[in-house]
Amino acid sequence: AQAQLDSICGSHAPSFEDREQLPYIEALIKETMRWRPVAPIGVPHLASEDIEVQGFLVPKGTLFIDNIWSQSRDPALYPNPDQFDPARFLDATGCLASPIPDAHQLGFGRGRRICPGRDFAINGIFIAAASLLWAFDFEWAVDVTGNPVMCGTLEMEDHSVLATVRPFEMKVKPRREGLDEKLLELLRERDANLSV
Ligand code: HEM
Repeated sequence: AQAQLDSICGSHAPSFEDREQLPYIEALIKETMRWRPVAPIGVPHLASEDIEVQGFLVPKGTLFIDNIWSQSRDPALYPNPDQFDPARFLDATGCLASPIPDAHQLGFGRGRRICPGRDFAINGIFIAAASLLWAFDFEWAVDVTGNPVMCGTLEMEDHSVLATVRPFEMKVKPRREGLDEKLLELLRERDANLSV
């Protein structure tokens, strides 16, 4: 991801204009949403009246739970599903490939009640992820003996319908000369654009 950011953005912080040329960031986001969906059981729904679904009567009051976790682990769509592998969303030339139906809505539910904030959310994640990876290197924090203090890939916290990784510490290192000044410049530009 950082190699692509460096070759496309160079010394300029990433912007939405760079997005089409940063397919690896898009793939990284899709894979994160697939591998550890924030809302693994979606938002439960209740049948407000008797309905028929695929020939079965579903009585009024039935609770529906959308098993987003299991759908995004279907090995027919996502071979080796427990493996975190952004490249599954890229073709041989590194461009975004979308042979997987509905991959653009991974983690956001489906149908009439699909998350209406999904584009807003993905846009925000895109610019945050691209900017952070462009600006910083991330390493595990170390304990007093210098050993890395890692967070396991299944160390999750349960927040009702949301599942998030438990808090953990990292070492964040600037990877650009004069980063402070570049970031301040960016903030000034954005403030100026907002006040127009
Ligand atoms: C990564 C971020 C987000 C994820 C993973 C997410 C996921 C979801 C999921 C799984 C549902 C349930 C869909 C269903 O019932 O089948 C949902 C519903 C909803 N989301 Fe999001 N969401 C995110 C961000 C947002 C944002 C930023 C907004 C608003 C700006 C938003 C607004 C809503 C609303 C209003 C609903 C209820 C829709 C309805 O019941 O008709 N979400 N979201």
